[in-house]
Amino acid sequence: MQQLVFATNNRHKLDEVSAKINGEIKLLTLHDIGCYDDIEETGTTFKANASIKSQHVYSEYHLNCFGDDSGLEIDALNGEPGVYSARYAGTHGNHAANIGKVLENLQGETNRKARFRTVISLMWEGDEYFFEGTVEGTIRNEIAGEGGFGYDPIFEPEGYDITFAEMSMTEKNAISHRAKAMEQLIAFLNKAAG
Ligand SMILES: O=c1nc[nH]c2c1ncn2[C@H]1C[C@H](O)[C@@H](COP(=O)(O)OP(=O)(O)OP(=O)(O)O)O1
Ligand SMILES: [Mg+2]
Repeated sequence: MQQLVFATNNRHKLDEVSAKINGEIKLLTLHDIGCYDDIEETGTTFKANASIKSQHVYSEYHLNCFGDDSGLEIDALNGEPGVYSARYAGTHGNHAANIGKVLENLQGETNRKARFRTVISLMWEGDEYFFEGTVEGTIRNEIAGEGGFGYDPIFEPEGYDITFAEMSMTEKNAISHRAKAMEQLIAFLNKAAG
């Protein structure tokens, strides 16, 4: 079976990606390979940061691997928080504060259009490949739901009247930005394996 390292420290991403892969590939985590490095995301695009994550693992361990860089782009905020989604309110991964800042910045704003975007960088047999996925939606005025992570409680995907946080992981995984990018990665690997 093919083995692939997922260069993330986000357990929720790992859960979503594992469910998507559904046992077709043996997924290794950073901890599985003994990598406890703080991989600094110094890029200004999702693509650059996804690449930093996969290149780090590839250069140190020479293993097939991929990284996911993702975030929320809000039209009325000129695409913010974008690549800074994880640290929008200052502290990395403080989702409640990040959501608070978004809602504050959107107060009184009627254009609530937004999208999630994921770029995946795959290092496969020494070459790099990119896969991208987006999902359109709107930003709620208040949080709703307990599931998912990050901005899920304020993101309502187009065509639905619930937030990502009110969906089961299976429902989110059928339509999300990450799911779409992963579907392309899986198709690529199925082809590469013949
Ligand atoms: O499906 C999602 N549902 C809600 N929020 C999301 C999602 N996808 C990305 N986001 C937001 C929150 C996250 O903190 C940030 C990604 O930042 P990003 O650097 O790619 O991920 P991370 O730091 O959490 O994990 P890691 O870099 O180790 O893969 O954007
Ligand atoms: Mg990160």
